[in-house]
Amino acid sequence: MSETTNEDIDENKYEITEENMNENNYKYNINKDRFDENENSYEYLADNEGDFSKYLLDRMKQLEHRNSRLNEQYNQIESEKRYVENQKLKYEREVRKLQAEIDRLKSSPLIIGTVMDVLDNGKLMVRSSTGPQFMVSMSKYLEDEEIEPGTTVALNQQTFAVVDVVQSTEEPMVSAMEVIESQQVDYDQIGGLDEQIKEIIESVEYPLTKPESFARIGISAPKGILLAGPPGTGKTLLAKAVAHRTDASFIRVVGSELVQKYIGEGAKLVREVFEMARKKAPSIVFIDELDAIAAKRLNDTNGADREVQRTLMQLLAEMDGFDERGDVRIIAATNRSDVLDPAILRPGRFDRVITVPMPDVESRENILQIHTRNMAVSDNIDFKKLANLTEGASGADLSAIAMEAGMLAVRNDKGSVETDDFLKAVDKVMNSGNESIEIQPEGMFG
Ligand SMILES: Nc1ncnc2c1ncn2[C@@H]1O[C@H](COP(=O)(O)OP(=O)(O)OP(=O)(O)O)[C@@H](O)[C@H]1O
Repeated sequence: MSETTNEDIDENKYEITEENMNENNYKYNINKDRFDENENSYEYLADNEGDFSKYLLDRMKQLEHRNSRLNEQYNQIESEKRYVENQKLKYEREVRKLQAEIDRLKSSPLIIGTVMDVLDNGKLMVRSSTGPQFMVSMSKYLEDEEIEPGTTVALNQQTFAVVDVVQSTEEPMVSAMEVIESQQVDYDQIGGLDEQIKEIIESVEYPLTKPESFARIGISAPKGILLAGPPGTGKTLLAKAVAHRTDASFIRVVGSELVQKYIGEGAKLVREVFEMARKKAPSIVFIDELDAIAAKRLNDTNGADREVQRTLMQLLAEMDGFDERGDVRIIAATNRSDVLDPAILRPGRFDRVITVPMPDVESRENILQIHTRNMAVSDNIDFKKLANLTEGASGADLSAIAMEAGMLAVRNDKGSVETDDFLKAVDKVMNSGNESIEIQPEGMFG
């Protein structure tokens, strides 16, 4: 602030010099013989007091004005300072974040593995996603309770020590099997499959919950249950619900993943799935897309077919060596029961086939009601008529319709889901992929 401001220039005119006093029209009387070098002014004489007080008042006003201007400037600079300090903190944070990101990118990748066993000496047996099994130690920053057979973990590339736990996801992206300790699905969340539920209770639930009854009567429960039916009809739901009822661990593997994603590993994975099932018993092994590993054998077998066959042989071997009265149950699902190798359906293997059909009109109504149970739905929705409009829809489609109708209501900020939301949702889901056919609400709903 070394520049001369207007204020400074103005201020000069108040210095008590002859020139200034003249210019400001003050009457003055000064002793021209007494010039004070320090004050840069002549001594003034007492008879000019009136004018001089006026001059002082002006001068005071001027200084007050200047003072308030300087105060304003001070406040402004203070707030600029605070802003700059904030900016500095923000950029420092940003730098730290980028530094951490650089460190992360520079660090070597971790290997994904699955814990096979927790040993008494505190070490772990893990199978890395690249194949081999290792006995390793784990980071002391991990809680013991987090680690158990089946947990997906991240391994250090050099030492293979367990450094992190990978949270399991609904669809297994990093592990071949999905292990869920306790299921939340119950039979009342399954619409229109009463007969199938009854069968599954008899063939899977009772052998797990009342094994003594089977022993007393001297019969053995079916070893494997095959749920056959079109996609999205509730096969997985049935398996999950029975796992919930029996408090069994639910171990899910997907046939196509066994042979496509883990090439060369299929047979070994099957062995490990059953190993895990025994360890976690009571448990239910659910093999989805069984047809991917158990289709009829073709004559000319290429490498991929041989891989599928090895996987299937291992599955059959596991089933054959299985105790029927044990507390591990196997449920498989397929959309293509017509292509299955008959060997898989022989007694002692998947010898009980439960057909899961597409829902009829009554079931569709039931399923829609189940999926809207926890939604705020307007009172006048006619589910029967909605069921009539959804001929050919699977349970998964009906669930999508309920979800879509809910989304529409949210999008339009409504208090509850109304008939027109359902109609639009039906239209969208039923015609997805086709040209949209407008469904007229008139006459459909009263
Ligand atoms: N009968 C049903 N009752 C209630 N909901 C159902 C029913 N069938 C399917 N659904 C809904 O559709 C979703 C998918 O169903 P599910 O995974 O059980 O089908 P799936 O028969 O196993 O299909 P896929 O053969 O494609 O694996 C379920 O999560 C559920 O929301």
